[in-house]
Formats: sequence, structure tokens, C-alpha cells
Amino acid sequence: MSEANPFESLQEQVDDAAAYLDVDEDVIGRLKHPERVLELTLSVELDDGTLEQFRAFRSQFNGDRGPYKGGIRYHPNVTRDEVKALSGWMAYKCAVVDIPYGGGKGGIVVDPREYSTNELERLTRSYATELRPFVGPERDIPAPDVNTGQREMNWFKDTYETLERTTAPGVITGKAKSSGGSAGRIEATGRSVMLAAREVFDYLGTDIEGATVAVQGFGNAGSVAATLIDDLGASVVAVSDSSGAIYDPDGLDPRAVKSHKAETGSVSDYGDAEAKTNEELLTLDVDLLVPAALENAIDGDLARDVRADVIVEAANGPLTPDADDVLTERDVHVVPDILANAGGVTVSYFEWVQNRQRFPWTEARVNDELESVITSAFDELVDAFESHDVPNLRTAAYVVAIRRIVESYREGGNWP
Ligand SMILES: NC(=O)C1=CN([C@@H]2O[C@H](COP(=O)(O)OP(=O)(O)OC[C@H]3O[C@@H](n4cnc5c(N)ncnc54)[C@H](OP(=O)(O)O)[C@@H]3O)[C@@H](O)[C@H]2O)C=CC1
Ligand SMILES: O=C(O)CCC(=O)C(=O)O
Repeated sequence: MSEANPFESLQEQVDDAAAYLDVDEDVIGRLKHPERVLELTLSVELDDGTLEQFRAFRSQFNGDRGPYKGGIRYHPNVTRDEVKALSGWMAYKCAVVDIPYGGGKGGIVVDPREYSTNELERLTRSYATELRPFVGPERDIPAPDVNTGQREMNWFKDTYETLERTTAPGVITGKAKSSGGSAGRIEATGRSVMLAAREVFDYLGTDIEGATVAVQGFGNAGSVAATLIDDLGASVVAVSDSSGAIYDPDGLDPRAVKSHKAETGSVSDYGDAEAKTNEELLTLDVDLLVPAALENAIDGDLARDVRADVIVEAANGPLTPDADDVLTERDVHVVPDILANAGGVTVSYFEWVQNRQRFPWTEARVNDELESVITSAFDELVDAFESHDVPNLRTAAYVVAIRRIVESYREGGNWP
């Protein structure tokens, strides 16, 4: 795994696209830095009565198109720069799928496996309490990311509503349905990865049915993507988690692997599958590779050994800019994170709309609307790719997104 700084990677991606746009350098400069970053020290009582301090962040990158929007990550490697990068990717992601949000992201430096449920609840409530003045359904709307899910979202909402003495389900998305969550939100990120894979194979004139697939990371994004891509008739030959990878050239059953992970805690030792390292998974000779874990999974060196023809990014920032250069040169098609995994935030938007209307949608409606957002965004991406003579789909995505953000900024009268 590369040590590339994700925030510098984001800035490079913006610069790459800016070269194809007629936008002032000053304005581009504004789109390379967060508007504000809140840094917190949370003091939380542990079960043994002692107090522990946790570093936490919330970065609000850009609010030109609407409230800041983006997940909350619990991970020991969370850094200020990582959160800044993730918040920027959110701003560009919301713009590329054209939903009325800016970008934000939060994180707490914690390994949740080392804490009890009660300790994690106190930590989440402490974070929500500190963030209360800066969030809200019209201001900044958090959501799940790595190691957070419905449980943490429900705690966050409850804390906010208690302190505000109101009901405000739209303060956070990714909640359980009984707390105002949306049908289809858990599957939404993996579903958009599947849709992006289907669209890019179609664009390239290749059949996804029968294609071989490797998926790195088997959490929310990766496990759902693997299952839905398998449902298209592709063969998922390898998956992995932090314990390592498993490989079966005849194809794995993603649903059965999920049950095995739920029972044992990891994908390892599943049936007769062969054990491999994560690096070996990333260089398997497959038709489609789906990185669905963390940033910097593939750097320039590893990119030279990648044998997949197509990469669809479920994770945020899994390829370094060096990797992008190598893969572009080698004609490997990459559908970028800011489009491929945008299903999560898109269905979060649907959840927020349902919360405002106090009117829940059916799962069929959620999935239909999501499909229409992702396929339209993919078509616009291809259009930008072909008409701007840009080197790859990532740069095309930033061209579309930057154009939209700059337009809102200009229409607000902020810039001639
Ligand atoms: N959840 C969402 O709605 C969205 C998530 N994303 C992005 O998708 C990615 C994954 O998030 P999500 O699925 O939610 O997170 P989860 O916490 O549900 O899952 C993360 C997965 O990655 C695995 N993992 C961690 N480190 C490694 C590693 N070094 N090698 C291989 N696997 C590893 C974890 O393993 P283990 O199970 O062993 O811990 C786990 O299976 C992130 O980049 C996130 O930002 C993007 C859009 C929306
Ligand atoms: O659902 C959301 O609002 C954001 C999900 C997220 O954090 C992401 O897309 O990276």
C-alpha cells in the first residue's frame, strides 16, 4: 500500500481536470481546499471508569451546491489530511451525479474493535454533541463510511434531536428504517458499483456475463458489489478483507462468503478457496477489478502488474495519481470513485428527501431512481471523455463536476 497523501492526490486530480477548463486559477485554488476543518478532542468514559481522549475531525469542503454531505469514518489511521481529501471527493461526487449537496467528511481516530458497544455509543454521542452547532438538515448531513453504519447513525440522530429538542431525521442519513432510514441505502453503494460496471462493459462492447471479477474489501461496499455483479452473471473469483484474500477460479458464491464472514469474522478459510494476499488479488488476471477497501491500494509500481482490463472504484481514492498515469498508458479503463460509488450518497439524498416529506418510498422506487441517476451520470461522463479529449474517465468526471460547482459559485454572484 502506498504512502501517498490523499489530500495531495485530490489536488492533483483537480489540477489535471482544470487544464481542460477555462476557469481562473484563483477559482480552481478555492476548489482545492476545504472551507473549514473542525478538529476535536473527545473525552469518553470507558467501561472501567477511566477517561480516554480521541482525536476527531469534520471537514466541510465546499457548500456552493447545497449542504455539506458525507460519511463518518472510524479507523485507527484516520488523519486530518485523509478527512480533507474524503470531503473533497464528496463535493466532486455530489456534483458529478448532480445532487444538490456540497461535500463534507468526518472521522474519529479509533479502532472500534477494541471498544465495547457502550463505549462506542458514548464516543458517537460525544462526537454528535460537539458537532451539533455545525451540522443540521440544511447545513451538514453526515452518513456512514468505514466501520460505521445504521447503529452509529441512529445514535447520532438521537443525540442531535435530544439536544435540539426537536425531531430532525434529515440531520443524518444511513439510519435504520425504523429511525427514518431509506429502503435500499445499505445496498446503494454496491448497487452503483454494479451499475457502473454494467455501463462501462456495455460502453466497451464487452459482455459482463461470464466476466471474471476480483473484489478487494468485503464490507458494505465490497460485499454488496460482489453479490450484485455476480447476479449479472459475472464470476467473482476472488474477494478479500483485512485478513487476506480467497480465490477460486471456478467462482465464489458471494452470499455464502458473506455468511461465512458473519460467522467467523473474516473471509479466510472459506470452503476450498485458495488463500492469497491482498496484493496478489489486485494483480490477478481478471476482466474486472473492484477495489472496495481504503485509499492508496494501488500505486504506480503495483499498477504495472495489474492484469485487469477494467477497474471500477468502490473505495474512495484506491488509486494514487501515479497509478492512474500507468493505467491510462496501459489502456486499462478506470471508472472513478466519484461516479462508481456515488450510489451511497445518492440514496442518502433520497433518504433526506423522504425525511423532509415524511413519506417513505418503496425499495423499487429507490432502486429505479438510483439507476436513472447513475446511468445518466455515466452517459455525461462518456460525453465529456469523448468531447474534451481528456486522457481518462477520472479527468472527465472532474471536468463535469468542476464545471457544475463553478457555475453555482458564479450564479451566486461571487465571481464575475
Ligand atoms: N459505506 C458507504 O456508503 C460508502 C463507502 N465508500 C467507500 O467504500 C470503501 C469501503 O467502505 P465500507 O464498505 O463502507 O466500509 P466497511 O467498514 O463496511 O468495510 C471495509 C472493508 O475493507 C476491508 N479492509 C480494510 N483494510 C483492508 C486492506 N488493507 N485490505 C483489504 N481489505 C481491507 C475491511 O476488512 P475487515 O472486514 O476485515 O475489517 C472491510 O471488509 C471506503 O473507501 C469508503 O469510503 C464509498 C461510498 C459510500
Ligand atoms: O451517504 C453519504 O452521504 C456519503 C457516503 C460517503 O461517505 C461516500 O460516498 O464516501
